[in-house]
Amino acid sequence: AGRPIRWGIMGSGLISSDFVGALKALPADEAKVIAVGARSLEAAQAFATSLGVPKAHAGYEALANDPDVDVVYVGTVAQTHADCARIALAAGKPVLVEKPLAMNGEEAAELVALAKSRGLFLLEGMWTRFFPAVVKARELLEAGAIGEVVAVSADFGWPADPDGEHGRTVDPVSGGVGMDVAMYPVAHVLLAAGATPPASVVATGSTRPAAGGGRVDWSVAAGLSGFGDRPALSATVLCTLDASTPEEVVYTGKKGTLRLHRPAHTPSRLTLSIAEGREASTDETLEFALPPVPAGALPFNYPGSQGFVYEAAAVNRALREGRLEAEEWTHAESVTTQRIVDQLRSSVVRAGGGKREARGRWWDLRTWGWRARREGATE
Ligand SMILES: NC(=O)C1=CN([C@@H]2O[C@H](COP(=O)(O)OP(=O)(O)OC[C@H]3O[C@@H](n4cnc5c(N)ncnc54)[C@H](OP(=O)(O)O)[C@@H]3O)[C@@H](O)[C@H]2O)C=CC1
Ligand SMILES: O=C1OC[C@@H](O)[C@H](O)[C@H]1O
Repeated sequence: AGRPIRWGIMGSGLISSDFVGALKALPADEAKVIAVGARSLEAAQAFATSLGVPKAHAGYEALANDPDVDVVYVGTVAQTHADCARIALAAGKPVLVEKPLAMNGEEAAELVALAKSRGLFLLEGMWTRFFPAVVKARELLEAGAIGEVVAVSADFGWPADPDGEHGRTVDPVSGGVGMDVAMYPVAHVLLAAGATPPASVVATGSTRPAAGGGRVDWSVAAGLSGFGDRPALSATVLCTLDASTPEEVVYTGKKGTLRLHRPAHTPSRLTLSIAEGREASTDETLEFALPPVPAGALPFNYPGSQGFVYEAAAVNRALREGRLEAEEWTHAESVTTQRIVDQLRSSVVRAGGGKREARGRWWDLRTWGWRARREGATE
């Protein structure tokens, strides 16, 4: 290992605290959080003090340009992700960016191109892909354990509190279920489908008021098909910020099923079922316990955050090996996922999020566009 890889943290919010806590599980000669940068020095100092981070910087540029920082973690709100990543790349630093990578697929593709042109590592924080249960699921799918995969169903919902600490979910620019969690089930789908974008994405859902006007997508149900060289594959995705969903992923193949159990975004259990006719199967459940919460971590803000250690260790490995992307979650998968999320968001918000469809009068449909612009809402 040599000397530890020194992490710099951009943003002092909830997820940055969880990420720093999880990193404490890595050996001291492997990784160290050396600095934090926040919009205000006071916020950076408070974060540094509470989590034992040696340095605090005022501003994200100062953090990125700290010569002691080897790699930057971006834990800010989504509308700032691409800018923060560009700041890190401009300073010559590899960067791990919380999901979503950018505000849309086009911006994600530009960021990937920028990192490549600078010869710097870039990863979107799709941490689920680094969990041992998902690594095993990939291995089983690739080995043909369930035969040709013909269907995937995946969901993710949690009861966000937009009036409390989850205000970011009703941000008029970056809020909504698409920007918060839809990338997880889509990533589960791509594990079987590959990174070629599907020819067909059909989505519907509901919206709710955004902070300060307009609406954001709040639930989405979608069907995806036409995946490149996998014409037999269809997928369904269901997400909401209104309630906890079963949060399971089921891969159905011609020989059986593979189930990632709840909570599928931080999974520790999967079941392989080999069909025996239509009514029976032979089942085997595999367990991959999450690591313990490290000493010195603050109480986690989001469940399962100790699992960030898998992603962080993978970044360290990639940096030591001089790779520019992680094989567990490639640039192409990030971009395709974000393009699909773009389609989900625009289908739900442009369609009026179910309210208009529920009224269903033809003149509502014809006047929808100008009424929405005038009122900034669908009601
Ligand atoms: N992987 C996962 O499981 C999870 C990932 N996330 C992702 O992490 C990101 C942050 O979420 P979370 O930590 O809950 O959010 P918070 O609201 O707690 O923190 C976000 C941070 O963003 C920074 N920021 C920069 N610009 C702005 C701005 N204009 N308005 C508000 N904040 C700003 C602030 O940092 P400062 O002022 O300190 O510089 C703030 O502390 C999101 O993109 C989300 O998708 C969130 C939860 C779980
Ligand atoms: O990435 C995430 O995963 C867990 C959720 O609770 C959180 O809102 C989301 O951002």
